[in-house]
Amino acid sequence: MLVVIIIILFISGLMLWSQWKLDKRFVVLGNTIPGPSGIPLVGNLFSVPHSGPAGLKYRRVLVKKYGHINRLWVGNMLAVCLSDAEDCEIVLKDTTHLTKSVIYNLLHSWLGTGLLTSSGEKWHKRRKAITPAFHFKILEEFIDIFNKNGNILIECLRNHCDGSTFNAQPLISRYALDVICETAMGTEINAQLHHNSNYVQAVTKMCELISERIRKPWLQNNFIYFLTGKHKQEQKLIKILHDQTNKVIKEKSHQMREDIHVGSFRDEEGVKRKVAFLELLLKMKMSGNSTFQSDNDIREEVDTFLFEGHDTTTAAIGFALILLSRHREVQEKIYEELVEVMDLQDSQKISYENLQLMKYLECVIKESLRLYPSVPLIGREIFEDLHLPSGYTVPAGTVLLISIYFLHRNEKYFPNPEEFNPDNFLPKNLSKRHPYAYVPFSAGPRNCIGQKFAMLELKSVLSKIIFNFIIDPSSDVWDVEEDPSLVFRCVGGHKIKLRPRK
Ligand code: HEM
Repeated sequence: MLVVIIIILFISGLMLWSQWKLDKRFVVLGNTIPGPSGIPLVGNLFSVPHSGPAGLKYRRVLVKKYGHINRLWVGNMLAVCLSDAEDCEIVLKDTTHLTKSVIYNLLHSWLGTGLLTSSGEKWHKRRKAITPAFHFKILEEFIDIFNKNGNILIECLRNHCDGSTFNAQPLISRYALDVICETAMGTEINAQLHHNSNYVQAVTKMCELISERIRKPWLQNNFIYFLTGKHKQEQKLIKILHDQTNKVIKEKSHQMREDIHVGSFRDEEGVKRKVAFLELLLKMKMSGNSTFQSDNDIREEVDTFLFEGHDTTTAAIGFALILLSRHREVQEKIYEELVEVMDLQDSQKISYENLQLMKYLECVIKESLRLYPSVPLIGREIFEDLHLPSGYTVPAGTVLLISIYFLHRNEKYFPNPEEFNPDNFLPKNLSKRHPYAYVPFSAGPRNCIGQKFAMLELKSVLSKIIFNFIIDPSSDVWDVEEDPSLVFRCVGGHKIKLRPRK
C-alpha cells in the first residue's frame, strides 16, 4: 500500500512540476495539431492505451478521426504522430532531426550508445566508419552462413509438418540469432540445436523485457522498474550478454594478432576464414581509427547488430509466413520462380546470383513489410520548430513519431491498403508512388544500415521454406492480433501449418 501511495505522489508531483514548466507558445502550437482533448495536467495520459494491441486500435481511431497528423498530450509531453509521406520526408531527410526519442534510452543498458541509440558527433563518426562493412562484397561472403543455418531451420520445421497448427516464432527467432551471431561476431552459438544455452535464453528474455517495458509505460519510470524487481532481473541478463560479447571480442583480437603474426587468414584446413563484422571493427581499432578506441566501443556496435538484426528479421519472416499461408496462389508463383531461377534439385545451396534473380519473392517480402513493418514506429526529439507541408508547425520540444505502420496503410499511396498484394511492388507501380510512402527500413541519413543484409537473409530463408513446404493457415478465420512494440509482434506468435511439398 505504502509503495502505491509513494508512486501516486511521485507521479502527481512530477506532473505538477512539469506542467508548471510548460511555456504558453508550446501549448498553443501543440493544440493547433488535431487530437483529442485531455484533462488539465495529465492531458490524455489516462484516457489512452499507449501501447500493445489496444494502443494500435486506439491509434487507428485517431488516424481515422484526426487524419495523418495527430497529437496526444501525455502530461506535459507533446507526442505528434505522422503518417503522410510529405510530412515524413521532411523529418527523415533532414539532418537536424537525427536524435532518437527518449524511449530508445531503454536500450542503453544493453546496447550502450551504439549506432541505433547514439546521436550527434558520435553517431556521425560511427556511421561513416561502419558503412563500408555492409558493402555487397562483404555481404556476399555471408551467403554460406545463411545457407547453413537456413538448412538447419528446414530440418527443425520438418518436425512440424504433419499439418497441425504450431507457433513458428521460436524456431525462426533461433535461426535469426544463429545467423546474426555468426555474421556479427564470427561465432557459432547453435541456438537452433542448443536453445537452452544461457546466452540464447538471455537474448530472448532481454528482448521480452524491453518489449514489456515499452508496452507498460509505468515500467519506464526507473524507480518503479526498480521496485518491481525487473531491474535486478535485467542486470543479470545484461551481465550474461556483455560477458559473452566481451569474451568473443577478446578471442577474436587474440586470433587476429596471431593471423597477422603468421601472415594467414586461413583455418586449419587452409580455407579462407569469413570475416565477421566484429573483425572489421577490430581492424579499425588496430589501425588506430579514433572511432573505436576501446573494446567497449566495439561491444556497443556488436550488441547493436545483434539486437537490430535478430528481432526485426524474425518478425519479417514470421509475418511473411502468416500472409503466405493465406495466399496459396502467391506461394505457387514464388515456387515457379524458384524452379526457374535456381534450376536445382534441392534448396541447400542458394547462391548470391540466385537471390538477385528472385524478383517476385522480393515483391512479396516488400509487401509483407508494408503491412507488417518490423519497426512500426520511429521516434525523434525535435529541438527546433518544424514547419510541415501539411501546414502545421510542430514546436521544439515535441516527441515526433513517424508511424511506418499507418504510412504504409495510407490509401493516398496504396489503394486497398489492407489488402495483401505483392503487385504493389512491380516496377510499373513503383514510379507513381511518393518516394517516402514506403519506408520499412526508414530513409535518409538514419536509415537501416543492415537493409541489404536483411533482404538477402529473408530471400534465402523464405525461398528454402517455400521450396520445401506448403504453408497453410492456422485456422479458417484471420486470428492475428497485432502487437506493435519497438519491434512488431504477434500475440501468441506466428502460427501456421506446414505440409511437405512433393
Ligand atoms: C527486416 C529487417 C529489418 C528491418 C525492417 C529494419 C528496420 C530498421 C529501421 C526502421 C531502422 C531505423 C530505426 C530508427 O530510426 O529508430 C533501422 C535502423 C538500424 N538497423 Fe535495421 N532493420 C532490419 C534489419 C537489420 C539488420 C539485419 C541489421 C544489422 C545487421 C540492422 C541494423 C540496423 C542499425 C545498426 C540501425 C541504426 C542505424 C543508424 O541509426 O544509423 N537492421 N532498422
